[in-house]
Amino acid sequence: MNAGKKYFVIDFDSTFTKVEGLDELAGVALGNSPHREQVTQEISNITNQGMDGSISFSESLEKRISLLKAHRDHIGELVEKLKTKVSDSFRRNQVFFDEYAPQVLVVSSGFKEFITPIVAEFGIAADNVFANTFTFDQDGYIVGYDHNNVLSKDKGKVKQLKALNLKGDVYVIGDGYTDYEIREAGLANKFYAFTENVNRDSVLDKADHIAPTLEEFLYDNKLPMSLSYPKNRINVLLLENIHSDAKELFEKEGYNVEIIAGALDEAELSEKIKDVHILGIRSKTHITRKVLENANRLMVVGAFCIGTNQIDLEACLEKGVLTFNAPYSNTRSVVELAIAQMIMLMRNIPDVSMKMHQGIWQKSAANSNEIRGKKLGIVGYGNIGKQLSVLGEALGLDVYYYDVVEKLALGNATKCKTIEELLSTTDIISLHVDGRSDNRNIFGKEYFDMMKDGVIFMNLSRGFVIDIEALKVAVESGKIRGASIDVFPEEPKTNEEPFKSALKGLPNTILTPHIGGSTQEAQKNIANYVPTQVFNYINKGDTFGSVNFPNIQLPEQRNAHRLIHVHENVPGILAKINTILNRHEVNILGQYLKTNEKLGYVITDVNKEYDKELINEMRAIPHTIKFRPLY
Ligand SMILES: NC(=O)C1=CN([C@@H]2O[C@H](COP(=O)(O)OP(=O)(O)OC[C@H]3O[C@@H](n4cnc5c(N)ncnc54)[C@H](O)[C@@H]3O)[C@@H](O)[C@H]2O)C=CC1
Ligand SMILES: O=C(O)CCC(=O)C(=O)O
Repeated sequence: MNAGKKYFVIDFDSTFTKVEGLDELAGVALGNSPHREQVTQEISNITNQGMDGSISFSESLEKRISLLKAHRDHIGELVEKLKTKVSDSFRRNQVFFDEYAPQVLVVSSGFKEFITPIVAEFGIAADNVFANTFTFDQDGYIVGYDHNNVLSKDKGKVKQLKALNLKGDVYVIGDGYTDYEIREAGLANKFYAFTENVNRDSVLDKADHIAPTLEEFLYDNKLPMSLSYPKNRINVLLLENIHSDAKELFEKEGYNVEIIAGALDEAELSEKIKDVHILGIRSKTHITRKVLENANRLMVVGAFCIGTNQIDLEACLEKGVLTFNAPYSNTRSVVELAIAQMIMLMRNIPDVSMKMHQGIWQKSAANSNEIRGKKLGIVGYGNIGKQLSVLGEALGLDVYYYDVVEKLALGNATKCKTIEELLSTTDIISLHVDGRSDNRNIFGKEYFDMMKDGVIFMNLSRGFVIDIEALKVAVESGKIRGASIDVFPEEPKTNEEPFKSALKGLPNTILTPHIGGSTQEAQKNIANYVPTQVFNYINKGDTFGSVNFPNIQLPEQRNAHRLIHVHENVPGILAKINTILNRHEVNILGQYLKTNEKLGYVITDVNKEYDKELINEMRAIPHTIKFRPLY
């Protein structure tokens, strides 16, 4: 064999396939036997003892064969079963085997009878399979194995590699101690512990490199692979107590996930963001231009909430960082809290309850009213405002609304032409405007003065919308007879920080710690919604639902490569992309361009493997913000 050549020594059981062949054979052979579970468990335990080095390999093989009551006829069934259990990342990377199968050596302590037909599907010749062989009795039952085969002996893989005397670079990929032994014996350049199916601490400790999937190995060695980047290298940082479903989903996708319970300030986040590809936040983490300066790997910000005012969307755009939010997942929760609060305030419950805690019994109907028939004024008739309108009407409220844009009235709601009209007409006023910067301090003395005396006032939108001092004065004077405030201009970053506000101690005032959307239902919905959006973008280039990128929704292309180009919205970029593709004789199967004011987003599906030069040229197109080959 040639010097300078590369050889890829790959283990079979629990590496090439997700399972151990002998364990599976036991299952097939034992069929419906009442001892099936007990015997397969016993075999599996012995397999593990052999793999982690706690008993010798020959002892493990001997013991397992004696427990197996398998017949030659069972092997066909086993092979069919194993075909469905090839490791996912091996299945994904046929492109590697297409080019390198002659240099792949499957070296296994398993058995050729079931290994050869499985690896043949990947183009690996029988001559490249080094494994044991069974011996059968005259009735076709497996009674043992060929004791002359080096792979049936202790340090069998080492002996096999010595016998092969490979001249070139040797890379070993496997999950077991016996795979590491090849490297220990100096017969391989590197040992990659493969952990897609099993993790063995004794093996991980010894590895030169841990490969959670085959892509990690291929990427590390610059070999052909089906994805442009191994998923296990994608780092996700989730802040602010995001529901655990999100962590699970990201981990299931193969990403690395780090969780931090609270928010981070600018300095902390600027440091932390350096290695992060996907950042999940809620309302308290501010993604500023300064933070983004350090975010050189960042691809996506997922706002696990509705509001995105805490994110500098323009700076994200300039950096090619896509942002998603969860526009509907907590809507209902906010509306339910608003309804509960308006009833509580109409009945003076905050004061009454406080007195009860102090031992004061004050049964009275003074200043206590039903909400039925009262005029509810909704400022901001968006998703929350409209849902509140519907539920409010169902409770007998007479609904009025005001929005800065034209909104269709739901049910019998009355549209107010001006904010003044709404403020001077209604008995209960609830704010549901979005967090645009123009809304800062819009509710101050002037607006409070316009309200009816003894109005109920509620804010579950954004804290900076209100001038807090002016609100305090309005409550103290009795102009506002009850207030509920869920959002504040300054909110603690974590539950450990104290809450400071001029509103503390005001009469008939409910203060809640920004929990309008904090229900199990809403948080679970959000935690499932945002990762799905992220996966659609990372895996398909789909930007549907993004709050800053042009929205494109595309089907996944089979048998094609997808290239993603993000650029400043200047004329002529598409032509430049196509000139490069043309020069490289790459045929375009489909192309989609969408722009917004600032940014152009092009997805191109091509029919040919692209080379590094094409990638470099795409990246070098003037005004390019990001280019990434997807698959
Ligand atoms: N307290 C909490 O835990 C939660 C608070 N929110 C906040 O609630 C607010 C509303 O959410 P959605 O209804 O989902 O948003 P949305 O975007 O569907 O609706 C906002 C509406 O407000 C209107 N608007 C903006 N400025 C206005 C103004 N000055 N006067 C009148 N109308 C104005 C917009 O035209 C839009 O129709 C957002 O600020 C969001 O961040 C959302 C969820 C949970
Ligand atoms: O639950 C949160 O952290 C934020 C809720 C909120 O304000 C939003 O969804 O806009």
